[in-house]
Amino acid sequence: MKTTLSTAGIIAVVPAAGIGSRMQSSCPKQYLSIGSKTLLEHSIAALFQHPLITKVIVALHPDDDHFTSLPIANDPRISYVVGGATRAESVLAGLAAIAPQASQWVVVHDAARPCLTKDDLARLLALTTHSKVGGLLATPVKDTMKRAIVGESRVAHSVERADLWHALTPQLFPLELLRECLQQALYQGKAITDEASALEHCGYHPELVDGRSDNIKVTRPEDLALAEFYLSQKNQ
Ligand SMILES: Nc1ccn([C@@H]2O[C@H](COP(=O)(O)OP(=O)(O)OP(=O)(O)O)[C@@H](O)[C@H]2O)c(=O)n1
Ligand SMILES: C[C@](O)(CO)[C@H](O)COP(=O)(O)O
Repeated sequence: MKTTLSTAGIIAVVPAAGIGSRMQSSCPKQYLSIGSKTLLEHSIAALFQHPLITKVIVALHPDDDHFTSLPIANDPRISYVVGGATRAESVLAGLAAIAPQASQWVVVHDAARPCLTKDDLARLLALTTHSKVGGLLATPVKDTMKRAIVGESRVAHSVERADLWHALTPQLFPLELLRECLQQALYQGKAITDEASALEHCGYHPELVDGRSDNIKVTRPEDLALAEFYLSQKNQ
């Protein structure tokens, strides 16, 4: 049956149970601030830009002692669960908090991607009108890509960059399909770093939705100032 754009609302899961080791910061990177808000708050606010996103479930680290002191902890649209040892387990924990019929579709968005625009989100959500598999925001690779010799800092070979994309978030999938594919990938010990990989592991081909390259994931120290600049441009 053709899926129409849900009017019932779409639930988002925000995996925020990481420790941000590559950021080398004093606190988990999702709690670093740009202006008056943390990266987590910016990333959640970016989701609520679209009226179809009605609820956000945040997956927190078991030892998280930041979230409950944030204003968003009192937002009735936002709830939290305890995440897992991997991103995939954290996302599954978030999905476990969604009743099977509560939403046909689910969006997953990194807590450290604060620069998501409303237009990119809207184009991703438009997949619900025609796709049965869902998809992800992605941006075409712009640089020449190199594969290193394993364990060395020397080039093994260049990677053909035609048809090569950077996967971004949010990623949008049918709720039960994502749940099943994540469970299967985890059961089979498949190491996955995004939700689309779980569907690919199960033989599906998620749609690539061309997104802005300034929808960066704050990962390394130099990324924070860049995200601050992009947010300043977005809010102009
Ligand atoms: N067990 C985990 C690991 C990661 N994440 C979340 O997945 C998102 C993307 O992961 P990444 O950028 O790698 O964050 P960290 O794992 O915190 O960073 P690092 O790899 O540098 O430690 C982040 O919002 C992170 O909080 C999660 O919810 N649960
Ligand atoms: C989901 C993601 O942001 C897509 O590029 C990326 O895979 C997250 O990887 P991380 O190592 O968990 O940051």
